[in-house]
Amino acid sequence: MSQAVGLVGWRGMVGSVLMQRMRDENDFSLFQPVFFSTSNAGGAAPAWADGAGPLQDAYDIDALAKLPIILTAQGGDYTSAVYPKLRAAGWQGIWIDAASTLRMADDAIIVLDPVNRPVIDDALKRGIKNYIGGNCTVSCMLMGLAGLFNQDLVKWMTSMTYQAASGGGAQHMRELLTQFGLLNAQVKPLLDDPASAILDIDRGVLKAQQDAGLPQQHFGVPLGGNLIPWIDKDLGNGVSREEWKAGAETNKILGRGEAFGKPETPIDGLCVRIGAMRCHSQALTIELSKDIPMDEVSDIISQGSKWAKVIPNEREASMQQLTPVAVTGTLDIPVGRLRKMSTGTNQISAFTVGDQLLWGAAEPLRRMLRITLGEL
Ligand SMILES: NC(=O)C1=CN([C@@H]2O[C@H](COP(=O)(O)OP(=O)(O)OC[C@H]3O[C@@H](n4cnc5c(N)ncnc54)[C@H](OP(=O)(O)O)[C@@H]3O)[C@@H](O)[C@H]2O)C=CC1
Ligand SMILES: N[C@@H](CC(=O)OP(=O)(O)O)C(=O)O
Repeated sequence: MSQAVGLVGWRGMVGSVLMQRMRDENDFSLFQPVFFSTSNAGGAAPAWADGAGPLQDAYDIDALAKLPIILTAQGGDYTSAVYPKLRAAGWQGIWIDAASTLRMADDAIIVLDPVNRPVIDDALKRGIKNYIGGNCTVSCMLMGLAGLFNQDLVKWMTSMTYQAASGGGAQHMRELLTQFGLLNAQVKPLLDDPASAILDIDRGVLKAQQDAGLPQQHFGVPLGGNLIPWIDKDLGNGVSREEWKAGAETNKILGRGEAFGKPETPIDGLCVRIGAMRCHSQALTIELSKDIPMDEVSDIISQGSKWAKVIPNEREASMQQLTPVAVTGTLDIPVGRLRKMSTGTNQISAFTVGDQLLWGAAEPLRRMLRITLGEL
């Protein structure tokens, strides 16, 4: 009989995308799923999971400890509450997790196998048991630029991000759309009248945005028609936690830094929330370690992974193919706006877009499960 795998967090936003990908790729033929719930133990497993037993209690350490592999997309609070107890109970299984809680732990690997398969394989050989999905912005960026990083061509990089509402969670996406709807409703009669003055419309929108009654409990301020230049916690040194992850996680994924005996690649930037739905975009400035012609840079990027797609640095191609709307729901990571910058011969620009629920969350976990099962 195939191995049993415990699935926690399967009905959340990340979990739903993960389940759909696993069904699309016929992954459920490879193992016996055991579904857990934090809120509905004893309830029915999802209707599409033929033969799965009732939902088990996701806080039941004994039930979890029976399984050789647990995959969770339940969230950081769940990981903090359950993971230490499970290990303290002597559980020796493989823990695959979407949450950031364990990412930087010495005994955890950040998984992004098209980029760091050797790091993962080495860890499996060494008996490492914790495999954690990376930050969405970092994973999407690396899936686009793997070619440059793996050939050691990035001397340093800045990443200025345009992050979608979904990064906050499902409620944030709903809040954004509610705000857009209310802003539109506020000025609809004026919008419907071609003779109305645009400055009256603008004033009406601003009034609605500044109205304390506009729903904003999740973002804290309006995001519709606005942006928020801070994501995640304030580290107290002028850096947001999301910005810190860019350097810390990228280097760990690539196996660089003190722990690996290799110099780190400096990476820094500003992270900004915008009103896109579920694709994170990033404008990158890259100092290459040597002067390379742009056609070679393009070849290296497109050969870096089968998902990286170089978009010609032209207006029409950029507008049609290098946007969240073009990329949502696909595994493609387009990389465009590639050109030499006027600031230095070795400096180039790039712009990349990725679905933060696919490569940014679900896909690396799905693939790690397959690797663990010896199927990738
Ligand atoms: N959001 C993102 O973009 C990313 C998130 N992650 C990580 O993934 C983890 C989960 O995030 P996310 O999927 O956004 O979290 P969700 O809030 O969508 O889901 C988490 C859990 O909430 C419970 N839940 C309660 N009400 C509902 C409902 N109406 N519909 C569905 N689920 C419900 C479910 O648990 P139960 O079934 O037990 O009740 C579910 O598993 C977090 O650790 C996050 O850091 C990682 C990368 C990106
Ligand atoms: N912080 C990301 C989403 C996320 O869940 O990141 P992490 O997995 O690193 O906590 C965003 O807001 O866009």
